[in-house]
Amino acid sequence: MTHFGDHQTAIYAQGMFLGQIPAITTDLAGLEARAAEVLEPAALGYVVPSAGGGSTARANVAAFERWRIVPRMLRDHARRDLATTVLGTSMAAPVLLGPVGVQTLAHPDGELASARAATALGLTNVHSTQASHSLEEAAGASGDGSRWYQLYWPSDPELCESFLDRAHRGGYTHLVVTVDTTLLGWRPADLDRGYLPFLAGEGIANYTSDPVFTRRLERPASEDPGAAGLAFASVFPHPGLSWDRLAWLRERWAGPIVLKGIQHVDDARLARDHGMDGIVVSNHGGRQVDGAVASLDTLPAIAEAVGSDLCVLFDSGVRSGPDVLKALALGAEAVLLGRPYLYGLALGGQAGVEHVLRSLLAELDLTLAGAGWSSLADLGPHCVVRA
Ligand SMILES: Cc1cc2nc3c(=O)[nH]c(=O)nc-3n(C[C@H](O)[C@H](O)[C@H](O)COP(=O)(O)O)c2cc1C
Ligand SMILES: O=C(O)C(=O)c1ccccc1
Repeated sequence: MTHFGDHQTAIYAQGMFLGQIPAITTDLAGLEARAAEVLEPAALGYVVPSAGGGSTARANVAAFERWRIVPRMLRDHARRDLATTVLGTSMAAPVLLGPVGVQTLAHPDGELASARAATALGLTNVHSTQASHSLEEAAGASGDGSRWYQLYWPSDPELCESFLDRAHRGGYTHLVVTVDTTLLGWRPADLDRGYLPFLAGEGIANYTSDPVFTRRLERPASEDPGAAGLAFASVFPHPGLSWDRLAWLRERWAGPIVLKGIQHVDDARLARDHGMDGIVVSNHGGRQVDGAVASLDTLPAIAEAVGSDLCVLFDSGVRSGPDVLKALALGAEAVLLGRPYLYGLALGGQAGVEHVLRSLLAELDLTLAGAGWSSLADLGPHCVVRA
């Protein structure tokens, strides 16, 4: 497996310095601006904006500023290794490629490029229900890499069963059930442009490749993508979903189940009490409830309450190596990336995704070393202070 730590960081930084690696940019904070130069307006309008006026998306990033790392000195950190195991899956670093839909908006290779990049680096890709490539195609692209599947639980139970069967047959071992998007949030940028990719037939490959879904269509999706988009729009919303439905899912899926979108301590406890294996503390990158609390601000109390019973993962607002270190120090076992790797995809396909991930992991490694630590196991609340 790829090693991130002492050797890898130095080699990658040296390669960029010598111009052997075409550095798209090493300025991770500047990725969004660079991606904005290459993304089509329609794609840009879908990817970058958040719900409402973007207050939660900004708060997600600002929350990281309020925690500062307190470096320790003269502690041997010559041997470092970022490798970890999350719910039984080995990973070269505590960073997953989070579920992001409609990736062909960023690059024609879409989810295939992300799956390949994840496998090349020994990281785990979470394939979205809302993908532009089907879960079977993405499984092929993953090769011998690990595979997790993100479920948008459709209101049609037969379709849901079909998704689960296909994910299992496709070699996906873990289910990430996104619970914060039973309805799409209020997104003015999408509404003002009058454009939603799925209504144009994009980002619904998992549906149009599904026998249950296609049986309900009058004409093949290739002949009438608009009708397929409308059919999707009728099965996607699921506002009636509630905790008592999880028993059914628990019966139906033998592998680990992770609930994505938890923001309250009591919901974290409910996830545990309903037999879930993990949670992702997340507010969907601020794309759902504008005005919601910054994701990082909810992490310490949730990790404190359930961290010993459940695998606690984190996303929303992670933009750099130091951000990853702060989230781990505050109780996350690993983080999911959203927009940053999508910007890498827009800028350079698979190579762009790999570049963003390698840069972020090199920065994480140097931050770990500079703060005086050698291993992820050393991290905890003692490594940071609230400023
Ligand atoms: C363009 C886009 C599409 C997304 N699609 C999905 C999706 O299909 N399923 C899902 O669970 N989350 C989806 N998310 C949310 C991400 O998984 C993740 O929670 C979020 O991007 C994290 O915030 P960040 O982008 O600020 O890092 C999407 C996010 C973006 C930006
Ligand atoms: O855009 C999103 O954030 C997302 O998760 C989603 C939800 C439904 C359809 C497409 C994407």
